[in-house]
Amino acid sequence: MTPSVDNNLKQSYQHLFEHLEQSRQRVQPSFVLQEIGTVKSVSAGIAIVHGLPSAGFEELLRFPGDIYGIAFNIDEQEIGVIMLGDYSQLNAGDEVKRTGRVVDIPVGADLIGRVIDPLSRTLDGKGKLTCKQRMAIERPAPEIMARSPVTEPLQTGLKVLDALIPIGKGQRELIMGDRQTGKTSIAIDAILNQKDKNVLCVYCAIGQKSASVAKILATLKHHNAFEYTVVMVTEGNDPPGLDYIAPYAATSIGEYFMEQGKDVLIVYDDLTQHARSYRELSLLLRRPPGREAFPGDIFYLHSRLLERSTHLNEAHGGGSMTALPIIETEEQNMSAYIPTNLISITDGQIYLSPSLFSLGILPAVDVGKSVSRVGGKAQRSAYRKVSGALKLAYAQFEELETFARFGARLDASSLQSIEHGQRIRSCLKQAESSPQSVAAQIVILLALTNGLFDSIDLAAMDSAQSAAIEGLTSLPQSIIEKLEQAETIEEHDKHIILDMLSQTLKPFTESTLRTGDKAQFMVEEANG
Ligand SMILES: Nc1ncnc2c1ncn2[C@@H]1O[C@H](COP(=O)(O)OP(=O)(O)OP(=O)(O)O)[C@@H](O)[C@H]1O
Repeated sequence: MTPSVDNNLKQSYQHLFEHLEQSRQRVQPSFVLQEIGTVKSVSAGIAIVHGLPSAGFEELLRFPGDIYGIAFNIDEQEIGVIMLGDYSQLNAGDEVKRTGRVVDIPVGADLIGRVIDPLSRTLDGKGKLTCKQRMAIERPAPEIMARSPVTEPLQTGLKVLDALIPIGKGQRELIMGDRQTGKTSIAIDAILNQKDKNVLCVYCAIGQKSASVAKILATLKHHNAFEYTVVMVTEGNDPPGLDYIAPYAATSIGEYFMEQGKDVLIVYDDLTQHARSYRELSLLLRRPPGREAFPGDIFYLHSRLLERSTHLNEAHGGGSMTALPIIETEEQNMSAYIPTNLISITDGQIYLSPSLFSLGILPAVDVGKSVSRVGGKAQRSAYRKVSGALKLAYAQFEELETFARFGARLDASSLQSIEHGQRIRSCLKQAESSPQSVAAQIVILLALTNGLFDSIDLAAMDSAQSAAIEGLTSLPQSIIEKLEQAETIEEHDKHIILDMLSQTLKPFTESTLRTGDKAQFMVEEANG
């Protein structure tokens, strides 16, 4: 080997050694202590894990294949984990790691118009979420001193609710009824009515059939409600753990907007399914069952959820979150365990009657069994003026109607009450997905309480109402604006409105039968 080649080789070796020495100095080896648990068993929605002694309550644990679970039962020997993903691929002996965090969800304006699941996976095929901020799904409810009384109405667009069972912003109003009585439709109508009203909506479907969810999404899309709505979905075939976290995750999304001073409407559809999923998980985790096999903390499950909906005071931004939880009753049993719990947690209930539904009186709201405990204070004065008389007349009518079914001959004033009641019922009927503006509602209610519909045939009531609403456009703009605000209507304006209504309704007025005769005829007809 020549001396020059030898030198070159020497230099190369020197470079290599220097480089290795620099690299060695850069690397500072240290030990990272990591707890690794092992799966002991996996059953329906639950995994039992060994060997994570420091895991905290409700900590998120990671399983192979990026499947997550919540540490729910912590004891010295093992952890009971609620699975949030497809656990069918897991085996006994698989590794489980801690994440050091609880379940959280991305929040931000990007969520508006999106359909996601509680783990923030998008279901609408519109790509990933780009929200930067994340919020834990379980958060403490706002403190008492941060809250304000309910003072603003939340218009649902349904006459029967806005006039008789008003809901205020920040209120929790339960919607309850048997299967297929129109519970979801009421909540969806309330969402549709928030268009251009500066209210953000969150619709949370818990363990629902995919076909029902698809129908709801199509309705929201058709009415452009996605412009201001976030939808969270868990379907019937999702693990019960996902059902369990869904309403909490949806509430965190609502809370994000509420804390920014916005008004939010959140619908939980439905909490019966939520309670059932929680019961399933609790029984699998061998927690002691109580009444109807629900675990002891079932009341706390829903109270800690619904306490998060409130009206914040100005110092906290003045935002609000109005909750419409839905609950399914069985055989019209309002006093079952979960319904009574929710009745006591919420500020009122809208009860939907299957018998009204079968008679085609829709929305099938049973006014006698429904109540709004705080919404009355927030109701606009134009509604308040008519609602008292309306409620009384309707209650009298329902009583007399039952009486009349037995074939009793009634006196003229009772027949008059029945006639009037039938007109009230007809006016409170409303088709699905057709919320009405405040002005339209007030005009109808004014005509009703002033007896202008009483001489119109029941069969012509729908056309008469449409004509009355069309007649609105002939009123002076200043009156229309006042009607939209639903503030007190002065006598002078009231005369103008009633004049317009009398003119518009004249063609529908029927004079062939005297009022009393007509009612008696109808009662007899109903009796067959
Ligand atoms: N105001 C209405 N006018 C006409 N149809 C209505 C009205 N409200 C509800 N419906 C119809 O009644 C049916 C049941 O309504 P909906 O799905 O809202 O009931 P639900 O009580 O939520 O049912 P489920 O128990 O399955 O959750 C639907 O077919 C719906 O289209």
